[in-house]
Amino acid sequence: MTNQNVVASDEKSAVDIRIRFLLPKSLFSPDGPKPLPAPRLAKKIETGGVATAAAKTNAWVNSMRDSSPTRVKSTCSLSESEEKNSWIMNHPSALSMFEQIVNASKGKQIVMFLDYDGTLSPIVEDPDRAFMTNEMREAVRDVARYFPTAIVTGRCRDKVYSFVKLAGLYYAGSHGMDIKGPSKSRKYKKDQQALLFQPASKFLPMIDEVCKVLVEKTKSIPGAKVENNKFCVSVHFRCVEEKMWAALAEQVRSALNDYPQLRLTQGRKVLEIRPTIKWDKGKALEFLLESLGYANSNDVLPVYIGDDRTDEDAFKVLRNRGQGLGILVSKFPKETNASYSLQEPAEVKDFLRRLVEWKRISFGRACRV
Ligand SMILES: O=P(O)(O)OC[C@H]1O[C@H](O[C@H]2O[C@H](CO)[C@@H](O)[C@H](O)[C@H]2O)[C@H](O)[C@@H](O)[C@@H]1O
Repeated sequence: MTNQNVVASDEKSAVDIRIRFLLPKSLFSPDGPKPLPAPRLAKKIETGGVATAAAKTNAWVNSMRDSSPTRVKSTCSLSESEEKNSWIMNHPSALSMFEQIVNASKGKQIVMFLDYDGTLSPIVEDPDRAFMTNEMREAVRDVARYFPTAIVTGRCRDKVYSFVKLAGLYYAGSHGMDIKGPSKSRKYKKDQQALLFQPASKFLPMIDEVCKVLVEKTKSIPGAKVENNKFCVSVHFRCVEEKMWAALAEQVRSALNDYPQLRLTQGRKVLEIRPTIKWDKGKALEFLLESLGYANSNDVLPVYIGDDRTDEDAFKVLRNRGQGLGILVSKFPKETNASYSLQEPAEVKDFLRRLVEWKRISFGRACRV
């Protein structure tokens, strides 16, 4: 994987102008936030091709090292703080741009899409203990009272529900391959039936099988953890010593050799195995908008908040639609298709609370008129 400068050189003059006005490029569009040109994103790990097994494993290990970088490595002469400032100019804080964001939503229905790990809950060593705080739960519950809200996660849907514990939301588990609508979703659409969509259902036995194979193959690697996410599998290496990463990658690679219908992607210190179908968090976002009746509508403002590589698929969809806001949760500059940023889950909670407060005030005003 190659790391790029956070601000491409051909964008520098535009950046200077935005510095003068202290406004993000995304707000220069009359329709509100508009996509930035797509940055050069990290290459996906290829599982096919003619590379030798060793070369493939090596490539995987390099990609594992680059995963979840603390910052984009610089190839230009800017200092770290200058780079960070430039990045913030291009991806300003959604909190400091709050007024502009809600102005862009005037006359539109906000639909909220929230990733779970690293967005609603902090990243922790044990994936089974990634709990969200009660304050965050209240913020999400309140947001869902005003806006259709979906949790979009790589996790198994039941597992994420056991963390979020809120009815009345849409849940898209397994990177969007397992979508369920609220059982009483009449709130937003009168005749709406409960929604269930599982585009990868035929892969269920295969995923179960490969999961067992992976548990067996990785059990000699201390710290490795295999998580069955129903339509995909996570192999965690957060607690694996770096000197063992090659051995882990080799085990996963050899397991995948027998499953050409599965592919590998990567998240934060995790290798993810999923079906080769063209479905991801971006497709899930489009599907949910369509289910809510906003397929070709200009009256909607989808807001997607996420922290991970897999959330980039959703940010990209918003960019391509020229509609909505992608908000990346990160303390560090990263290549992203998102337009805005928040530093950590605590800021996500503040943003959700402000949205609720703004909605309550504007709703109160509307009632008084
Ligand atoms: O789409 P998400 O909701 O962000 O889920 C992506 C993966 O999140 C979890 O793993 C990550 O969080 C763990 C807990 O903080 C952390 O230990 C791990 O290193 C991270 O990769 C989850 O366990 C995975 O199954 C999800 O695919």
